[in-house]
Amino acid sequence: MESRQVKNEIEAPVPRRVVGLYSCPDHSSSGNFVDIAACMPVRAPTPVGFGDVEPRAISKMSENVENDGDYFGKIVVGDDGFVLQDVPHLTDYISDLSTHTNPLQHNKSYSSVKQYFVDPDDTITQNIVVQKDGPRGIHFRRAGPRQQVYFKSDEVNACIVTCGGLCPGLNTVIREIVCGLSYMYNVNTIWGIECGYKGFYARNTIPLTSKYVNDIHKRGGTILGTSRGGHDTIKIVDSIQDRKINQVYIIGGDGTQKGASVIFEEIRRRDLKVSIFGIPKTIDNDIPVIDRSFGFDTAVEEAQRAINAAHVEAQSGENGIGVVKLMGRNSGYIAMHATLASRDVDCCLIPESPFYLEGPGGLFEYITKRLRENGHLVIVVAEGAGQELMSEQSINMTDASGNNLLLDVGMWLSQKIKDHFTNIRKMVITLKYIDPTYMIRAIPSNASDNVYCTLLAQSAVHGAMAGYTGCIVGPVNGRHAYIPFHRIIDTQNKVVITDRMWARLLSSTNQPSFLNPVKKDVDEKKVDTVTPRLSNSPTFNYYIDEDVLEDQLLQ
Ligand SMILES: Nc1ncnc2c1ncn2[C@@H]1O[C@H](COP(=O)(O)OP(=O)(O)O)[C@@H](O)[C@H]1O
Ligand SMILES: O=P(O)(O)OC[C@H]1O[C@](O)(COP(=O)(O)O)[C@@H](O)[C@@H]1O
Ligand SMILES: [Mg+2]
Repeated sequence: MESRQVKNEIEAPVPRRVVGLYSCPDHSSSGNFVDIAACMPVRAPTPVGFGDVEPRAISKMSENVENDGDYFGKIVVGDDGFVLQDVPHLTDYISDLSTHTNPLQHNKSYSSVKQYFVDPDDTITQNIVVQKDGPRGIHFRRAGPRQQVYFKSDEVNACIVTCGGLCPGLNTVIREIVCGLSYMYNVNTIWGIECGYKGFYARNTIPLTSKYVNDIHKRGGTILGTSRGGHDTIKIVDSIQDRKINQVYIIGGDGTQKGASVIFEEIRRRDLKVSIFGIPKTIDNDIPVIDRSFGFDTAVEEAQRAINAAHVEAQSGENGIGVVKLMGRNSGYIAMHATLASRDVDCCLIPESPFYLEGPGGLFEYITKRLRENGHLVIVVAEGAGQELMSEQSINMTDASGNNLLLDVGMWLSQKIKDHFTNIRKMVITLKYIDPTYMIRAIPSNASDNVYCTLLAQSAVHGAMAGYTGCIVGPVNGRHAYIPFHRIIDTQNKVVITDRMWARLLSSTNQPSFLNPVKKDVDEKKVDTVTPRLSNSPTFNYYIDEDVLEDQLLQ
């Protein structure tokens, strides 16, 4: 297939406004670039053509925004408040790259699809609700196959790595990247990096073929292994360079994508023709911008089994109370959705909504009311909830990636409820505590997540083949988009307790909002009476300080 170069085919028109934090009032034009500030170096020229495709407004308007060598993305401003937060492209820093006709054109499964290739002008809007006279707002580049690709099939030397905690669907994403590269782009050189980021420099690689990955989506976990910590940018990029890898698919959560972002920076600094693509993974659904993360749906579904069990136990016991802990370090999405789905839950506690135990409007008052009305109740608690109540001195312990280790709120809460009702109120209660967290995380993805994982993997493969880099892929309002790293690593997606969804939950459970504590329930001097074990530390024992507990009971 004849290749053609797309070097500066079309001069960008006049420089336009640049929006965002990095704008400079005194920007000057430099070829196809707008030099945002005098201090910001301008690198190689940006080609604005798209092979045989007629270049359109978006490609003409792309502007690189840099500061002291750090890459902040390409921002394009159009009419009526249109803003495109574009993603990097290999041609941003490498000139003279050849393009090739996308092999999908000759693929018997795909060639019959009308308008199979994504129009280079297509963007996905971030805000789907707009007002008649409002600005068009932020957009992202639409994901999908391009007519021209920047890699020949036999030139591709791809690798896949999985990092961070487990999540249902990891194996499906691995499978579909391998099959996507192989079936759609005839790529046969794909490597698995073992054991997360450290595997780049501390482990051997595994050759991945469509045959090898054929059944892996039926298994939980990740066939590649995963780890926390061990991110060493220089060693990782040295390994990529030494192994002549030119497409890197990085499956992981917020920490992983921060790591991917610095890998991309280093790749770019070395002017390597290597496409870095992130596939967002988080069971907690804490990655912003995208609609939801893979595995979340599976987790919510699996959580129903634990909630059902808790409900059965609670219904059958005298003053039965079921407590279920679900994952959610900083974001209570699994707990919120599992509660809404179940309808058997009487109270859902999440990190975003601080709660208190004693006094009017507190949890104990609500439990008393529900036991009186209904004879039983179910509480769902996200693992990150109530951390501030449990210990007056912060534990200041982190995992190898730097994530704060959490105290076990489920154990603590169960003990507090038992203490209050059995010892203080002298009531008979039957409390069962269920912690299904790792069981939920370990299962394979459900049908809907499997389809979603397939789309994510294929969108990443199309993007890398088309030369895009330095970004993640994910659905934004139902359509898959390429989103620059910086948009997803600076913030976390959290439940907004002033939104309608949380109000729906409050209305379905009828639980207190805990917004106006009349009396602070936890006496600061006594918060340590029950010291819960660290969730992630098997050696830390749960104990009750008998003397302090006795003092408390005598009051
Ligand atoms: N700020 C960071 N910069 C570079 N690498 C990071 C950063 N945060 C985490 N990582 C690396 O990303 C990997 C996974 O991070 P972690 O927080 O454990 O999981 P997740 O990606 O699921 O959030 C680890 O190998 C860790 O070293
Ligand atoms: O015990 P581990 O492996 O550190 O994982 C615990 C954490 O992993 C998660 O499931 C997901 O976290 P990440 O997405 O950051 O990996 C959290 O909900 C939980 O706190
Ligand atoms: Mg994380």
